[in-house]
Amino acid sequence: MAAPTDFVMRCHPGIVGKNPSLGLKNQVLGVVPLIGTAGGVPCNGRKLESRAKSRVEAVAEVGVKGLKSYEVKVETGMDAVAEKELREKGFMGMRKTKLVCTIGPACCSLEDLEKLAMGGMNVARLNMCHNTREWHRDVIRRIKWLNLDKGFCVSVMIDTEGSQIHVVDHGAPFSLKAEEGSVWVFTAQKFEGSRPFTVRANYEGFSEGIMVGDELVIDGGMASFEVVEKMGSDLRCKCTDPGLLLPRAKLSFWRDGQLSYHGLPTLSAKDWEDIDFGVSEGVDFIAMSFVNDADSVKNLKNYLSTKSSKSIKVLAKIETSESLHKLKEIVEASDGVMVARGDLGVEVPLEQIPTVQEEVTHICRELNKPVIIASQLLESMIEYPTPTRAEVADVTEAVRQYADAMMLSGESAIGLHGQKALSVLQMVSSRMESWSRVENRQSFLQQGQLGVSLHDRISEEICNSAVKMANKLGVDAIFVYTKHGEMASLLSRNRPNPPIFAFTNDNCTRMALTLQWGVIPLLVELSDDMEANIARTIDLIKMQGMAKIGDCVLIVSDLTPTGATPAAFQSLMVKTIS
Ligand SMILES: Nc1ncnc2c1ncn2[C@@H]1O[C@H](COP(=O)(O)OP(=O)(O)O)[C@@H](O)[C@H]1O
Ligand SMILES: C=C(OP(=O)(O)O)C(=O)O
Ligand SMILES: [K+]
Ligand SMILES: [Mg+2]
Repeated sequence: MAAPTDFVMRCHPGIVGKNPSLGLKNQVLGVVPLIGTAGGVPCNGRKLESRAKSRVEAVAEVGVKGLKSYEVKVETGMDAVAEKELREKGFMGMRKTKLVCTIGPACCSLEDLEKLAMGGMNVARLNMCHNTREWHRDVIRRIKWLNLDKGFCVSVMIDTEGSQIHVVDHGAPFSLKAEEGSVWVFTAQKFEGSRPFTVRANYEGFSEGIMVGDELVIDGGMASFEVVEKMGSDLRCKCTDPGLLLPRAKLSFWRDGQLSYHGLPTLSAKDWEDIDFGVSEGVDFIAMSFVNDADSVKNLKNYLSTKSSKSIKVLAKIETSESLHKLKEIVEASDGVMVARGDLGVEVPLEQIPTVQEEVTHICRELNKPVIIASQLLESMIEYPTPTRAEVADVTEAVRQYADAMMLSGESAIGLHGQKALSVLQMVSSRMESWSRVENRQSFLQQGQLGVSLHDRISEEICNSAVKMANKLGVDAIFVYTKHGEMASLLSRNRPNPPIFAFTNDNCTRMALTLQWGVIPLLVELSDDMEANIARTIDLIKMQGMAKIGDCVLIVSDLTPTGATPAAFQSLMVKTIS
């Protein structure tokens, strides 16, 4: 992994390897900040934590005090939170729907991040629209540190700002009321002090092509104006539908029921800098805002491969009306999708959002790409300690649709009850998932074939059959051994009743699988000897008291011994733990 300059010490494998508590072979997990003094790292007795502590001491021993970060090597099995859940609830009680939390000022301390991780956060999202890169860097490093120190498996996603016309200054720190008939000037020019009824937009060309009589809609309907005069590039607008102007309110222009296209690029110069920042900090996902077509996604993916960061997954955010005409090709081009209902509601009528959500979720499942449902799931909890009944129904619906993940935005970033909001997602998803199983509402999608090559088609058929078998036999868990996560995701696509334990020796695969429905990724050493892999991993689970004699697991593998032909080594078997 590319490491930030200046502060990095690469821990020599020889030095780490000499420590007796470090296990067989160590995996590079990444660069994490050194917090506090080396000896003072808390350790609550978990094996992994004591290992991490030994590592920190090993680093200290070679005299790197004062450095802010170092590279750590560790082999880990299951993450601490999945392990706890398995102990408490058993295989079938494990939550399948993944949870994403937006990190903001209300939850960015080490303590708060730890609480979110303990509460089930699978992915931490950093919205690059807000705050400084230094702030984001600190948060990323805290998360990586917690993963190492506490044995969590929380992935990091950055979310690009993208180009969109929005308010940068309307003369007040909070919201302003626009009264019916009041006249406002919208401008892109900077001005000193405050001018009443004047709103500054972020983009100089915001009024290009706009004509007198066009409608200006604020935040998808918070307030509306009619353009009454063009004064150079400024617009004089009369409020026709009174409402609120928030500090970063989004502006959209309409004529004859059609949105006027502003032609801004999907990725701005700032976005490219943020992407480079994400690459250098070793993030796991980049969520791309305002994707309009597949080419922009392909472009970013190509860029990442030139930077040797192919393992960073690119998620396309569906939030423009244009993208809705090209859904399949966008989904196909990306590694996953976010239904970004916030901005989507600015560009399409609100009543269309539920059907768009269902359609996108369905396409993603068909094409086997993870999908996140985002925005306003528990909006009222930004202020209130309980959700509305309608919000609970919305969350339930996302789980019923078998979305891979649900996301908190302001609820965690600035809300008063972020942890509680996360526990609401947790409880509602567990309840709906178990209801779906008990009622046997499991519907097998009429899935089209994905693979083209014989090898891929065999993998796909093995996974389809494996899930049918697992459900019919009522096995406790599915174990899959996988290098790139392909088989794990093909199993997940069938939404099986038991959890999928995905054993991989590639940390990037492990971090990418955090977003996939029902998959618990584990980082382990894997050899060419499949029997040995199975024996070792069953022992690992058994030794930690997480499985007992008589538990039944269905085993799937796509590991190919070095130098062998792939297709010959795909396998499926059922094993009772003895
Ligand atoms: N890193 C951050 N720093 C400060 N505030 C943030 C940060 N991330 C999110 N927020 C706040 O949380 C709110 C909700 O987050 P989000 O939905 O991601 O952004 P937006 O409202 O811009 O779409 C934002 O409007 C912003 O006020
Ligand atoms: C998730 C979204 O994007 P952002 O919060 O970046 O506007 C959205 O619009 O719903
Ligand atoms: K964003
Ligand atoms: Mg958005």
